Amino acid sequence: MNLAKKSIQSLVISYKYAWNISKWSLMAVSFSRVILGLVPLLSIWLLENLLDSMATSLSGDKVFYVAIIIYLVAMASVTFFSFAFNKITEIIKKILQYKFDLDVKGNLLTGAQKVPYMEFEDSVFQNRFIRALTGQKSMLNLIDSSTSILQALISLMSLMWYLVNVSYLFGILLFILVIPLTVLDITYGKQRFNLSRILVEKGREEGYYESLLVSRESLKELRMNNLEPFFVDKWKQKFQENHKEKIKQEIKQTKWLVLSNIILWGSFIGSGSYVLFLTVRGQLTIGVFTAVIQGVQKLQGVVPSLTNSLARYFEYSLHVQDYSNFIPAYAKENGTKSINKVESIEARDLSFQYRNQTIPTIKNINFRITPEKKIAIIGENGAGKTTLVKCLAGLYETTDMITLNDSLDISEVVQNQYRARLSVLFQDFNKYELDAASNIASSNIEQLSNDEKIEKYAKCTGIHTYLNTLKARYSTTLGRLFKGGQELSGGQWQKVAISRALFKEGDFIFLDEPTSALDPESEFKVIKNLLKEVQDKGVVYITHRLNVAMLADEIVLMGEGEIKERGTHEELLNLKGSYFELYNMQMKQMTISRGGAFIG
Ligand SMILES: Nc1ncnc2c1ncn2[C@@H]1O[C@H](COP(=O)(O)OP(=O)(O)OP(=O)(O)O)[C@@H](O)[C@H]1O
Repeated sequence: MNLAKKSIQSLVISYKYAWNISKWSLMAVSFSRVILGLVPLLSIWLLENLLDSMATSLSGDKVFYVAIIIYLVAMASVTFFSFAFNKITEIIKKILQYKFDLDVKGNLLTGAQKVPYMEFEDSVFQNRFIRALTGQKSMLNLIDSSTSILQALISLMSLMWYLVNVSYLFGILLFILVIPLTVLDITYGKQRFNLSRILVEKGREEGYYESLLVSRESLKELRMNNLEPFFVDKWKQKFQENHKEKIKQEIKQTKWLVLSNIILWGSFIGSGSYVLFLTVRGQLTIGVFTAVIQGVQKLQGVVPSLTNSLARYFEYSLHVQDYSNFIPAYAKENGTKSINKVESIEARDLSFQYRNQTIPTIKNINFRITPEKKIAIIGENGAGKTTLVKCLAGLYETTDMITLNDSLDISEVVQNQYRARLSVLFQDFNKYELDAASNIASSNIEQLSNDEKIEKYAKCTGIHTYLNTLKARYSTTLGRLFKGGQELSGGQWQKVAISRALFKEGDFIFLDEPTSALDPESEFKVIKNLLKEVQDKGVVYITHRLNVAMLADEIVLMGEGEIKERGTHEELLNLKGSYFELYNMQMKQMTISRGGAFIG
């Protein structure tokens, strides 16, 4: 599709949006632009009449006081009203901008909920997302540039009408001015757009280094390893790369702008000499002479403003395309089949490969979970345990490989409903800088004020005892970001997160290394309590500690993306395979570290 067609499409999208958001603001901006477009003609016409009245008064016996005063007042009024119109337009634009940001950005963020989670792990998607967020601003900019074009066109046409009435040669002048400037500005507009696309990625890298240097989570490790200078250098390098490109382009653009201004300068000298010649020959009055000089001067401002607005118009229309294509390109249709209770989840020959990987991360997984069944997944780092849980939780695309309730394919069901029936705790769970009660209840916000239930699950993980000692108990803000916040230890945060997963009371519970930060005794107690508490639910938990895995009905040992061994603790020991070796190794370590005691 060519640029002009694309730009019209973008313009229609933007105007429709603006019309729905605030039609009065849109009409007010357009109206004031039309009025402002007529100001240059009105000014030079008033000037011509003022000077001619003066000249007639000076050369004759009668002084036209009334006419002179009217023209003077009218000129001052034009200046005042154009100032007022400009200011009012600016305010209306600010109001529109606020409404746009709220509505359009809100729609983008809401639309992003339809984008599969998998896309958010992709850097190409991340770049496009950021570009779409800036594209959202471009909608109003596009409207602004289109109304500026309207204003400049009205000024240009009306001034030209006046000048061509004086001499048709001014028509040729216009042609010489407008064509090269328009081509130059549009070319640079396109280049600016392309550069902005490239800079988004570099900007993200720059932002990443900056965030490492300012976030308290990352700073402590940086400081301990004296890494701050290293990352400051990396940030500087990206910052410079980013800004050098921008400056290079500015310089290139300025060179052409200087050239175009030389053309403008030449045109002014040429037309000035020409009207002087006509005036000396008595063909023009002093009023017309001055008005023409003023008119050409105004034209010199109007032409670049028109060509610049045209270039911006095309540039913004490309950004709007980026924005408006973004959600449709990534959004996925939700399933339509209702699921109000999950009774079984079954993986059949489940394989999954990340986009940037060359081989599947998990393969040929056959796995069935039903309520009441407790499964522990163990295995070396990178074996694919987390990936398996994410697939079962519906975060990755696994059409035809996972069946729910023995009859529904996972892709067919309404995703929100499925997710609502699962309680999931990830390794990198969120630590909300909210009060303790909200931290626990945020898995089911409808029950945010169910204090009894909050306390029940806090007791289950043992965090209740600690929260009870705090001054404001469950109302204490956790974390250190806000004033009065109470920071927790890693293990305490984990207990809060487990309480949150339990609070949801989903049909199935997935826990990815839920107790990795707890001391062995607490870990054993928490998992034992948890399994007792959720006897009627299906539970899958990932762990590296075998005494905790042993609490499950079935232990699944994963390696290289596959299930290597599975069964009860005794069955696996009898196999005398990898589990047997792992068990003996951990037993030996525990015996040494705990003087022979084994918790369990
Ligand atoms: N988002 C991702 N994109 C690409 N590859 C990924 C992604 N997440 C994980 N992987 C890769 O998939 C493999 C399995 O990772 P996974 O997190 O499932 O392992 P795990 O068994 O849970 O490991 P651990 O015990 O260390 O948590 C790893 O090689 C990892 O690099």
